[in-house]
Amino acid sequence: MYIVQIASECAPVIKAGGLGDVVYALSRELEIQGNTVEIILPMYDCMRYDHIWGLHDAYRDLSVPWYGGAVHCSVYCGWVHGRLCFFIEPHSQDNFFHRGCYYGCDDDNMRFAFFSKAALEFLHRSNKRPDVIHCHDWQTGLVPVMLFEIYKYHGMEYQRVCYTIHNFKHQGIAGAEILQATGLNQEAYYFQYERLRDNFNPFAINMMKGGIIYSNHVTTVSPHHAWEARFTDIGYGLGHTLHSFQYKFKGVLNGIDYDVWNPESDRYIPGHYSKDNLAEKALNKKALRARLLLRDVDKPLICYIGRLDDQKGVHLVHHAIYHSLFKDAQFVLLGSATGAKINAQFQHEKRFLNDNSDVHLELGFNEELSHLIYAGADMIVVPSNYEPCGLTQMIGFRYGTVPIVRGVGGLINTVFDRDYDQTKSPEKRNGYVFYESNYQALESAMDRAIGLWYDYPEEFRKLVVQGMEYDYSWNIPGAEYLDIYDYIRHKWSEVIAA
Ligand SMILES: Nc1ncnc2c1ncn2[C@@H]1O[C@H](COP(=O)(O)OP(=O)(O)O[C@H]2O[C@H](CO)[C@@H](O)[C@H](O)[C@H]2O)[C@@H](O)[C@H]1O
Repeated sequence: MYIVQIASECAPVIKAGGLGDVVYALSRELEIQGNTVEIILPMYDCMRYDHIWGLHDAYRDLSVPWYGGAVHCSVYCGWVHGRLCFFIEPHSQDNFFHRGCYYGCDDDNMRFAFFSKAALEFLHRSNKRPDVIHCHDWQTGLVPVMLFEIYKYHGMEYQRVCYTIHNFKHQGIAGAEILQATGLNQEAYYFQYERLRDNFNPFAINMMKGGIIYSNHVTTVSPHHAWEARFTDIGYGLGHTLHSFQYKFKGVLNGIDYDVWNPESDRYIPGHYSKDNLAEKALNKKALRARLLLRDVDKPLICYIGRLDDQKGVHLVHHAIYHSLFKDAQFVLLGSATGAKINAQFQHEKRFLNDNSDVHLELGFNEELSHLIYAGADMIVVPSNYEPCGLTQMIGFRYGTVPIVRGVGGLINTVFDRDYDQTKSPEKRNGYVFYESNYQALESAMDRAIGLWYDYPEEFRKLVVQGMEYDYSWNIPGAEYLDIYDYIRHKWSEVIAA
């Protein structure tokens, strides 16, 4: 099968969070399972060019219709750790992707509406006719809309779309100008409730809603989150839409790339180990402490790795730092704040804790350091308010780092409490789970984990191994996506918005 992924991130060349991991790793798995995959991305000025091999011109004069005129683009092509990627660079005064950041600009809606249009125009002009286009999150929600409403009439009537939602919070809610810019026009038509009109703001269109309605199949990134999105406020207003289209919506649990995240061969860690021989994990703990100037003492080391965003339960992340110190554990945080307020709060905390040799806060994005932390820590906390899937607990399992998580979204599908889980036998349990979003709940889970580490080290080691025995690779989810692609190619020929 020939699959094209259209996305705003692909690790490690463009990675702000988990979306980048998924786009890369799913593509790799689909190729391993015998398919051809290409990835279309924006050409950001700040992406990691050192991860692209053989970058060259692929299509010089791509003219993308825009606001009744056209924007001239160049398309480059190169390999990102074996994946064939196309990068679209527009040449216009808007400088859409020359902003020194991936997201966070006032005109993000316009930037990614343009990218979606340019990606389709590129497929159309270069005569690429994938069997399936797989697009991701609000940034590419207009891809199926434009495919069905415009490009279908230009020789792209056989392409099918799978649309994956990684985060319902950001939906691309925009004004009518997006319709004019992209050439969709016809305000009265698109502002119908059955089409793009936002479910709560009658004067806005919602790109994610468009993605849901016009795609042949919609997924989110874990079965439990699929349920939450439909039946709780975690759908951020799209619950009714998902409910109406439930026959084409499901949750597919993400995996992680077992090649990138492999403690037996990871080039960013000094000690290589496996579940059968854990000895060298201690070397990584030592190296991590040395690198971050922490005391080398007999204490458990707890970490947090992730975006610092309301989604991630920052008040609990903050509390976890102080509770670890109180319980005689060390703490390492690696986080990039998505807002100025949270950034200022953690900068303050970092200064306050600067002289404490049991804690280190690293604010910013650092892929290499993240590997050493996963390998060196004993436990990882994931106290999210909501978590569509969560990759950090899965990477934790892979590196023998026991997760302490809040029981929401994909965390429920992957972490099974050592003491209380009713669904798994004791030898299949792998971490600690708490449910309420308050300090007491977090503390009770952390206390159980830290207590086991101190009082029953052999039991703790068993728990580590039980986590490492789980298979959270892309093997199974990759096959599940192939089933979906197969289904929409062969058994499904109409888009519902027809
Ligand atoms: N400061 C930093 N330095 C280095 N590396 C960092 C980092 N901050 C985060 N990372 C890395 O980025 C990834 C984050 O994974 P998450 O599951 O937390 O994704 P995120 O919430 O961004 O995305 C959304 O999409 C993913 C994928 O579908 C879902 O799992 C998730 O629930 C959903 O919120 C991990 O690989 C982590 O190691």
